[in-house]
Amino acid sequence: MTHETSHRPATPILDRVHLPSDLKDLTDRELHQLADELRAETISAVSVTGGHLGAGLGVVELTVALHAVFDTPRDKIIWDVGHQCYPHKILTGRRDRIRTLRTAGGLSGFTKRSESPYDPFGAGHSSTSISAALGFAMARELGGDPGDAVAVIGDGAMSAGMAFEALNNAGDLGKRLFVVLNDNEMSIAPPTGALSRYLTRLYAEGPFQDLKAVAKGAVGFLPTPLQQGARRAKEMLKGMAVGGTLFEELGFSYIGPVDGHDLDQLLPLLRTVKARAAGPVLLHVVTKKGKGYGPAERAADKGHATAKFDVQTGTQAKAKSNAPSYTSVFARALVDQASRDDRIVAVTAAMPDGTGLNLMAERFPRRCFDVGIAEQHAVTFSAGLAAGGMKPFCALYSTFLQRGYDQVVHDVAIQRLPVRFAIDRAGLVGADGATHAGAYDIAFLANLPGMVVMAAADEAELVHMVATAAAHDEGPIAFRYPRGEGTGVEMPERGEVLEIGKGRVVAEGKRVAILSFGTRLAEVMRAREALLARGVNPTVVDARFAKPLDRDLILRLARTHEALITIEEGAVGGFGSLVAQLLADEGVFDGGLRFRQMVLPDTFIDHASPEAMYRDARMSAPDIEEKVLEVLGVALAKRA
Ligand SMILES: Cc1ncc(C[n+]2csc(CCOP(=O)(O)OP(=O)(O)O)c2C)c(N)n1
Ligand SMILES: CC(=O)[C@@H](O)[C@H](O)COP(=O)(O)O
Ligand SMILES: [Mg+2]
Repeated sequence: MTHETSHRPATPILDRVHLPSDLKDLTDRELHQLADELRAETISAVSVTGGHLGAGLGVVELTVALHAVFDTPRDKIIWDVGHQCYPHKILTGRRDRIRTLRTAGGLSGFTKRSESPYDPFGAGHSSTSISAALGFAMARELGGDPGDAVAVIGDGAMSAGMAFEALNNAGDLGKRLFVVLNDNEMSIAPPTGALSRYLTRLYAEGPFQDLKAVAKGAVGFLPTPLQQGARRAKEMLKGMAVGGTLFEELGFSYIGPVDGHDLDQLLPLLRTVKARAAGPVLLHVVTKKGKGYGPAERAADKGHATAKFDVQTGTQAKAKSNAPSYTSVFARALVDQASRDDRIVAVTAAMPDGTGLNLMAERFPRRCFDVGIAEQHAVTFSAGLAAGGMKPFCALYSTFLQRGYDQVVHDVAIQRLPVRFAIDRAGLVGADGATHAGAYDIAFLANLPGMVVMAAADEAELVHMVATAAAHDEGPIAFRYPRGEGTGVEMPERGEVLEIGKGRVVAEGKRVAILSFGTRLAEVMRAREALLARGVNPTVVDARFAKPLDRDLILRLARTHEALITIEEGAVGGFGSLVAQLLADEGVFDGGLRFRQMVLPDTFIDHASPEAMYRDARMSAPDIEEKVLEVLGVALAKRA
């Protein structure tokens, strides 16, 4: 019989952490181990769900340190964008559901107030955290919720106007507030802009700053030098650029740069500033996006977003596809137009890959601008380019265009400037959920005088719409298309310029006409097949334009059919509402026309697959079929 020594592995520390309060019992050494386990758990979870990986891996140590030092949920940690919050979710009572991230009924991929008291402020769009944290800080000062407010904002998000509006206000108000600038020298793509260069200079020069600079700033926070953490902090502060930074000029105490992966630096620093800060403090931490997972660290996007993957190899699951993505169709069509017209320029707000403009940047680098996360500026910059005689394509996701709405109205539409808005991710987007749904652009653009609003029914239509936009010099024009792949239709050699305000009849039928605006057309055609089998033959129209409407076509259909149904991938107030107004104005309803609108429901739809979301929104083929039968008064056998 052999004598065996039992080497039972110690219980992972993560298993003992159910809530952040459990971190208070851990030694600093144990916190190191916890960070390692948290990183492994994050990688494992995202390998199963897909999602935002790189940003979370970059803030593992920061997450541990913040939760170890601050007292959440009394203290509020506000993660900017929220795409880096998976480690935070694991530490705040959601580990048991972490493998449901971004799936139907599962955890959101962002922070969400309704999900946890540890998510004091929801996000998804960037650069809101400092404003929100300042709101919490001032609420506290005025007798509202107690506790500290800590905004954690990335270098990419820091480039947005909103972040500076908040710094400006916070520096003036002068109240205790913490901003952690998580500088990983990455946005989704490599960051652009002068601010990014400034931050890089700060930490390139930081280690060589001398003590006299320190004396001006954060050294004032230090407790008595006999306290061990403070001594460590003081040593570190010697090497930091604490005086004379932009942030100091704005009224913040600046501390940094500090290695955001070194808990031996982070913990004492945070403890010290928490104990001593009286006003606004900006802590500049330098991290690596994708830290600790080779495939992410090596990837061009540092693992920003990933499909499910094999942890050992990093190989991502790829869905098979027979059709190109709308984004790539747009990008190729734009490059084609740009190759024949050197006044065509393109603008993206930090989404060169997401909008496909990387292709334009490769072919025509001088005519393609990545302005950083700055949608408002992107719109007005495009307006200026148009006023200066260029033909700008301002390519934004529908959801991010929301941030530039006043600029669309005030700088573009009122001046009738020919900015071409290429609106990607129109409609429901899936796993990113409600914050990223492209639900409102039809309504908020089509109500603007002089704005032309188109939606592509398929990828061939998109090519024509790019050509139409390129040719349209009379005023602003927008065309929208969804996330994901096209339908696999035959592609035209070259885009044709469409007649403004004219739709196309796809199938002539009788009794009921379905007016489709955008890519629901495929579902409409599926519904038509089912209806034909029931002996109902609907007319199907691809409206192409929500503004101007094809009045002649719509009125003809209304007068020759018993019923008319509109369908669009947008909220109420868009295409269907405009058609309703036309019909009402022309007295068509007086003649007894039956009319229905199929729009997104008046709710914010949570993350799921796009197909499931449209099913829940009752906008799939069976719903269209049902709507047609209902409006015609035909009894429908109950749906399976
Ligand atoms: C208003 C807005 N525009 C664009 C985006 C898309 N977006 C999400 S994360 C991101 C990059 C953020 O970079 P950074 O703040 O440095 O965070 P990191 O991913 O590097 O941690 C971008 C452009 C967004 N979420 N919100
Ligand atoms: C967090 C964020 O806003 C982006 O990363 C977004 O998730 C990108 O979405 P797409 O995958 O549609 O480009
Ligand atoms: Mg970054």
